[in-house]
Amino acid sequence: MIRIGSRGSQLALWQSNHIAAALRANGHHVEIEIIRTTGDRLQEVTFAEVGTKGMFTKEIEEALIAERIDLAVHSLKDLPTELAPEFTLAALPERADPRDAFVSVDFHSFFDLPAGAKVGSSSPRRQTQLRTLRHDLEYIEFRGNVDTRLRKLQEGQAQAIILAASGLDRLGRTEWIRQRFDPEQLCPAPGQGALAIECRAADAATHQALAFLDHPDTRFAVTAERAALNALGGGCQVPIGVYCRREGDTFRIHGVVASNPGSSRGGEAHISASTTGSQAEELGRTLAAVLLRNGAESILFANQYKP
Ligand SMILES: NCc1[nH]cc(CCC(=O)O)c1CC(=O)O
Repeated sequence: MIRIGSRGSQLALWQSNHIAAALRANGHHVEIEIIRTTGDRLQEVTFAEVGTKGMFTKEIEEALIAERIDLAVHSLKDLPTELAPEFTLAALPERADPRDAFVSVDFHSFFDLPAGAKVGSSSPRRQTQLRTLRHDLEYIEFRGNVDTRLRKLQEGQAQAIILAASGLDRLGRTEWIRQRFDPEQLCPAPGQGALAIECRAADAATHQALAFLDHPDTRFAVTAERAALNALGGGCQVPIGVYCRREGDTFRIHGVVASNPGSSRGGEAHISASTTGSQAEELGRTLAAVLLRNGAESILFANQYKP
């Protein structure tokens, strides 16, 4: 029996059920236990601007340590860059679409929006990068789970919203997507579109049961992205986009540190694809150094994010 601990949100349950199905297809018995986290509780009251790092993972990690559950499935981009040594990311399955999606009832693409249109997003990474492309739009806070945001869009609270394509695809809401942004235009969050399966570092049996789900190219790319974020001192409220992908024999990574109003510093780096994990971290750190050299430091300090 393998026990999965899951948050109760629609997306978390979809992700846990997805991994449960893969394990069952390999002959395992699997149960899912729903765990309420501090982050879930805070979101119900008022959205926590001042969320602590790991507020969506603390109770789940406590359940892992207490051996009430054996693994947890996370959206990688919501995980802190550093895990405590008791835990490990036993599998990083093949990444889904990493891009951000433009969602609108009336408009086909971001560049079709009329001046003054309201664009809903509560992500500084998305808001600041989009403002660089279109400073004539009004960017407004937009919160809630995917279906809440789609409802608010339909009610006319905004003319468009920006969400991760992977979340919409997973929840069967693909038909809402009008456009997927080129990562060169709107750089995704580190790890966006990837799932991460966390388990106890000492639990060899679960580790082995999960091994078939690990996807080496995905592991390389997201390890590089998270190393860059870590080197820039990032948490989820820092306006940093980083995206790494394989192109033939090369892994290419690019990133952006954006600021309001609409200035940003970008950079890129690459490395040969005949690689090991430590090279992925090196690639990420190289990108961070390029970004800092290109002027990202002043943006990070202006926002009081200390690299
Ligand atoms: N921060 C919320 C969150 N965490 C993971 C996803 C989508 C799925 C993913 O990135 O893997 C989302 C929604 C969104 O950003 O639109």
